[in-house]
Amino acid sequence: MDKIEHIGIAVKDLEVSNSLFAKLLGVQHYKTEEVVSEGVRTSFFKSGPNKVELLAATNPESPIAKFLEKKGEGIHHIAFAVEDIVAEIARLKEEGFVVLNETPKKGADNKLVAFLHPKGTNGVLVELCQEIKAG
Ligand SMILES: CC[C@H](C(=O)O)C(=O)SCCNC(=O)CCNC(=O)[C@H](O)C(C)(C)COP(=O)(O)OP(=O)(O)OC[C@H]1O[C@@H](n2cnc3c(N)ncnc32)[C@H](O)[C@@H]1OP(=O)(O)O
Ligand SMILES: [Co+2]
Repeated sequence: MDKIEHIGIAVKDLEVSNSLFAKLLGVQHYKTEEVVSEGVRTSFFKSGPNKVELLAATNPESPIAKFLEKKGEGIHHIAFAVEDIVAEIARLKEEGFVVLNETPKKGADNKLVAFLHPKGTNGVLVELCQEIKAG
């Protein structure tokens, strides 16, 4: 696992939270992106070395919708950058972590992603992110 790639925050209204985080961080979001497969609309902020991902649900089945229902707005996951997501999934499985999708899937912001079940990580949803290299 390399650096923290982003912190994911579940929000009810992406536009409202975009302006709140723009005030907080002193920068505008640099992109919004829908990930249909995850039922989310995301927006990304970069402030210094930090990246924040705001996530709003696009349908009631979305993991974000369920999270908001249960816990309300707040930190949803921590994403770590990894060099080789396939190798990292194998290593983490070996270590006994529950990998929710053993085949990496396309995430937002040009990444391949996988998630670990929070029950096995002290209640923190962990995301692995590998940059999709051009070429
Ligand atoms: C990929 C695009 C983007 C990116 O960065 O590229 C994203 O980050 S998309 C983010 C949204 N997608 C996901 O979160 C996918 C992985 N998540 C899941 O598969 C589910 O949300 C899962 C398995 C974590 C929970 O789903 P489930 O249907 O089991 O929901 P429950 O409410 O029954 O939860 C079971 C249990 O887990 C606790 N829980 C749920 N979500 C979280 C969370 N984000 N952090 C910590 N804990 C969480 C929930 O409270 C339940 O615990 P319990 O003690 O039983 O109440
Ligand atoms: Co994420």
